[in-house]
Amino acid sequence: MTEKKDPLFNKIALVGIGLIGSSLARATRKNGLAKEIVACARSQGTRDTAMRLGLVDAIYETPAEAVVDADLVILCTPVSTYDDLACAMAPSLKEGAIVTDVGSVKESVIRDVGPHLPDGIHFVPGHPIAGTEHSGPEAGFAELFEGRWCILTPVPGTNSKALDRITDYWTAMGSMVEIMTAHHHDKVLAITSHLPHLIAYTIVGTATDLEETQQADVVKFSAGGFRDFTRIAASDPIMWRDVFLNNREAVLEMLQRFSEDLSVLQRAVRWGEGDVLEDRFRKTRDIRRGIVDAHQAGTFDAREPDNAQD
Ligand SMILES: NC(=O)c1ccc[n+]([C@@H]2O[C@H](COP(=O)([O-])OP(=O)(O)OC[C@H]3O[C@@H](n4cnc5c(N)ncnc54)[C@H](O)[C@@H]3O)[C@@H](O)[C@H]2O)c1
Ligand SMILES: O=C(O)C(=O)C[C@]1(C(=O)O)C=C[C@@H](O)C=C1
Repeated sequence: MTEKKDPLFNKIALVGIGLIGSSLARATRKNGLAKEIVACARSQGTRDTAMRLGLVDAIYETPAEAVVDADLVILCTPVSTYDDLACAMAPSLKEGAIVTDVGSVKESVIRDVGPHLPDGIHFVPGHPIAGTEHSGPEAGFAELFEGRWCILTPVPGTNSKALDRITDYWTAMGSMVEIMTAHHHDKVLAITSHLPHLIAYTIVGTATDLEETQQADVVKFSAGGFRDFTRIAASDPIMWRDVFLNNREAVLEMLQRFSEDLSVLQRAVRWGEGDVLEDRFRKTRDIRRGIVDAHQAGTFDAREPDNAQD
């Protein structure tokens, strides 16, 4: 008989129950990580959906109601909302509670949340590198975090026991945890996640601005590379608006470097410099192969359809 472990937390409160919040609810439940899971959502429709799907034990309209007696509070809304939400829930937090988040940027989150939290509350900023282009409580799934990285960005003075408990929480949901500074996180994610989304939003926009006759063919023949861009460009507009508003410096820096590299390729195309093009394409193919090898060695994501071909 397998030994049943005690849950890591008595009560987890999810502030926001969209894709990531509902995936956390499902993964927490599946892995038996909390005795009680509650959430808050502004609209009655979302609260009804969360209860109908059995995501939580109780759901409230406001964060202040949801966080009462919670020993773990997780912010799961777009990052521009964090300032107001942290302010609203702060007076209701239980002494000793841990507050964490899943926001896609980290320096602004530390700036916006930290100052609202009273003494005796432990803040551990976090970011699961896992998601999809879908939003809302119905889009989540319990396996979202399995085999994926979760980055934690503690600040000087972060309580080490709280950091360990959050590490245990993500590990129990199947994630691998890495710790880094918020500054480093924001630079790395600017190139690996934020810029790719900006490029996808741009290319899909450019294609749909073409004259009508060309537009029809764009839709008709969008089976290959363009289709992959349309998936990314379908990601939540509010979430991504907030990412770009809150990681401005790092995104602009990476965009500058990207534009310079693009100019090199533009020049190579214009002047027929085949060796420049071939050299670049060989290098990037090696990078892709390296990434796939690394994933196959440990963190390979079988859900990525194109991995099957590698
Ligand atoms: N989608 C991804 O791929 C992904 C991956 C990792 C991290 N994240 C981060 O997770 C967070 C949530 O993203 P998501 O994909 O779950 O988005 P989502 O749109 O699916 O869910 C967000 C939820 O927050 C609610 N909300 C918005 N403003 C609110 C407010 N002021 N008060 C209360 N609730 C509010 C929305 O109604 C929605 O239910 C974001 O900070 C995002 O940066 C997203
Ligand atoms: O797979 C996707 O659809 C994603 O865009 C997930 C993705 C990413 O860029 O990797 C998006 C935003 C996050 O903050 C983390 C993960």
